[in-house]
Amino acid sequence: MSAIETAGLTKRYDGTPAVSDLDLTVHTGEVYGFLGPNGAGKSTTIDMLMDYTRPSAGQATIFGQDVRDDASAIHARTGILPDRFGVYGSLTGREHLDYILDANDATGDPETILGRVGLSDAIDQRAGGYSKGMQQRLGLAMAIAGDPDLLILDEPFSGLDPYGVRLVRDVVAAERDRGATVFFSSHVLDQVERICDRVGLLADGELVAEGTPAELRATAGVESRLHVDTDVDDTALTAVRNVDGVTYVTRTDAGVEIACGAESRYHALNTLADAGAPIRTFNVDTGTIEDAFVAMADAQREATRGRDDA
Ligand SMILES: Nc1ncnc2c1ncn2[C@@H]1O[C@H](COP(=O)(O)OP(=O)(O)OP(=O)(O)O)[C@@H](O)[C@H]1O
Repeated sequence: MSAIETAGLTKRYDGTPAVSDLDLTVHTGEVYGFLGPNGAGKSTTIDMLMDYTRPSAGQATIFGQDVRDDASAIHARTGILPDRFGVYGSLTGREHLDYILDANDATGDPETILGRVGLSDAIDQRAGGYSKGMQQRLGLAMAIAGDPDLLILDEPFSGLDPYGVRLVRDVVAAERDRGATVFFSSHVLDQVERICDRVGLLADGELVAEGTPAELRATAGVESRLHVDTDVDDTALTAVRNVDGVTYVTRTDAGVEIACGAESRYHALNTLADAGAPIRTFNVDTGTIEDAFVAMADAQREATRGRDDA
């Protein structure tokens, strides 16, 4: 059974679509990154999944249960870090954990849970005095309290320094290893690439691509660059330019840079060697998911503009 399934999920505000006809499947046990630029509709989707707002059309299920009809049963299995998470300023970190464990009728040790998000030293301080990053980490601690089956995290990396980012990443990995499903929204692409099994890219309320980070790079036509430490003459340069799948070749200080897909890489290297270029070392610079993200979001904006103009 899927952890999350949506069919035609749509939300319109005053007739303007915030989320359009969203068909999404998140498999049980995976880490799914829900990406999109500002205003793409990520929080609106999460709000519909959590029944904080009602869809204009379509439906969604979590672990097979309808998000509207079975909201409380779903909430009992789900840890949520909401958008704009706010602390109770007068309560300590420990008291936040006591509260959430009690509210969810769950068991857990506040000290252990807060230790996982790096808040051991601040456990008995009032959360109103926490920095923004500490408050965010407290929100994450509340989400994981009680070992929920599903974590829904809205922008878990926002406001975090590199130390906080690392902690969140480690927590997400540990939760997945425990068997939880993790669904999180983000535009911190570097993190997404590192921890997601699959990624969905939302732009203007529409899911424009879905797949593993590698698949997304390929779909967007993001090429890898092959940097070869060698000596090339014009013959070798011409030979490698003629290799199928090679789109661009240029000389560099160390030798040559070649743009091509993964499937052409070894053919390009062999061609250089056959043309007498000594291959001393080489490295591959794969296009980032950020490149894919920007390319697809731009394409979607163009498509939306085209529809609006028509
Ligand atoms: N309550 C509301 N009333 C009217 N419009 C809304 C409301 N909530 C969201 N929207 C609009 O819906 C669209 C999607 O917003 P949403 O907050 O879901 O995007 P997001 O992807 O989460 O963005 P961000 O990354 O900036 O948080 C935006 O155009 C936003 O202005």
